[in-house]
Amino acid sequence: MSESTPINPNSQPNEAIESPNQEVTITEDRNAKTRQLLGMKGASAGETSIWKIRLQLMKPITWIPLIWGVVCGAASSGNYTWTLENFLKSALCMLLSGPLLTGYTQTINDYYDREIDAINEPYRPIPSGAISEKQVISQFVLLLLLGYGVAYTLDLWAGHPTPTVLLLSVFGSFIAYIYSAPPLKLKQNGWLGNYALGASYIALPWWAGHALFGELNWKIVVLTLFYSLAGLGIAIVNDFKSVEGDRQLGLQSLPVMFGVQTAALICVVMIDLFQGLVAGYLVSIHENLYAAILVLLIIPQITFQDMYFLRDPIANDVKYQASAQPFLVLGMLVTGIALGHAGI
Ligand SMILES: C/C(=C\COP(=O)(O)OP(=O)(O)O)CCC[C@H](C)CCC[C@H](C)CCCC(C)C
Repeated sequence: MSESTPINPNSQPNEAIESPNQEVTITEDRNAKTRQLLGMKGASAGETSIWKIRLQLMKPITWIPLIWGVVCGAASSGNYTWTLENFLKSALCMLLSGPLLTGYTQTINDYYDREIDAINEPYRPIPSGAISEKQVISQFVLLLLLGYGVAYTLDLWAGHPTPTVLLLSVFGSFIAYIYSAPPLKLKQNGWLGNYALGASYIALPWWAGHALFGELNWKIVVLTLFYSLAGLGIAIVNDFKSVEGDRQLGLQSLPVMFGVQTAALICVVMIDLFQGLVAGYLVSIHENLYAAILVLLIIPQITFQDMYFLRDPIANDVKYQASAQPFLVLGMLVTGIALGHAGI
C-alpha cells in the first residue's frame, strides 16, 4: 500500500484467516484505522463512532512535538526537579499544548481546509461527510475554552503575577487562527506559514514549559525563535504530500513555488544549518559536551535526508519524518538541558 493511497474502507475484518491475501487485507485495514485515528494520511474513511471522528479531527500524531516542547522548556528553566507536584504541573501543561491547543489548531485547520482536503485527503472527517460543520465548530470552541481554563490554572499554580501561560495560549491560538482562516490564511504563503508552524511547534510550548518552572527571558525567546528556522524546514516536509491540490488552488507552498527537488533541498538545508548554528551557540556559552551531542544528532538526520527524502520527497516524506524526527527532537532536549545547565 502506498503512503498516500486510502485503502478500501469496505474491507471486512471478520472474513479473515482463510488465505494469506485476506490476512494482508486485515492488516492493511487495521493500519488504515490506526492512521485514521491518529490523523495520518493514507487513512480509511467510514468511521462511525463520533468520538473517534472527533479524535481524528484533532490529529493526535501532531501533539507529540508540542508535548515535547514543554519538556524542553522545563529543562531549559534549570529548575525542574522530580517532585510529584512538578510532574503534575508539567503533565497539565502537556495536556494544554497537546490535546487541547494542538487539538483546537488541527480542528480549526480542518474546518477551513475542507475544500482543499476534498482534493488532497477526501477521507478526512469533514469532506467525507462523517461529521457536520456545526459539530466541528462546537468542538474547536470547546477545546479553546478548556485550553484557556487550563492555562489560567497553571498560572495560578505557578504563582505567576502576570498570567504568562494564558497569554502564550491566547497568542498561540490567535496564530493558529490566522494560519488557517481567511483573510490572512498564513499557510497560503510558504515561508510565513511554515515559519509560523515551525515557531509555534518549537518556541511556544518551550516558552510555556520554561515559564512554568522559571522566568521566561529574551535569550530563551530569541534562541528558540532561531531554532524554529529548523522547524520551518520540518514544516516544509509536510507540503510535499499536497503539492497537486495546492497548485490547483493557488497555494504558494515551497514545492509549488520552487519545484519539488529545489524545495526539498531548501528544506534539508534549513533543518541542518539552524541546528548546526544552535550547536555553535552552545559552544559559545561553553556547553561543549552538549554542542557535540547536538552535532552527533544531526548526522543521522543528514543520512536519512540522503537515503529517503532527497531521492523522492513525495513518496518518502512520512518515512523521512519518522526516521529523522526523533533525532531532531532529542537535539531540542539536549539544547534545553544545556541552557538550563548554563543558567541562561
Ligand atoms: C494546523 C497546523 C498544521 C497543518 O497545516 P496544513 O494545513 O498545512 O497541513 P495538513 O494538510 O497536514 O493539515 C498547525 C498550525 C500551528 C499553528 C500556526 C499554531 C499552533 C499554536 C499552538 C497549538 C499553541 C500552543 C500554545 C502553548 C501555550 C503551549
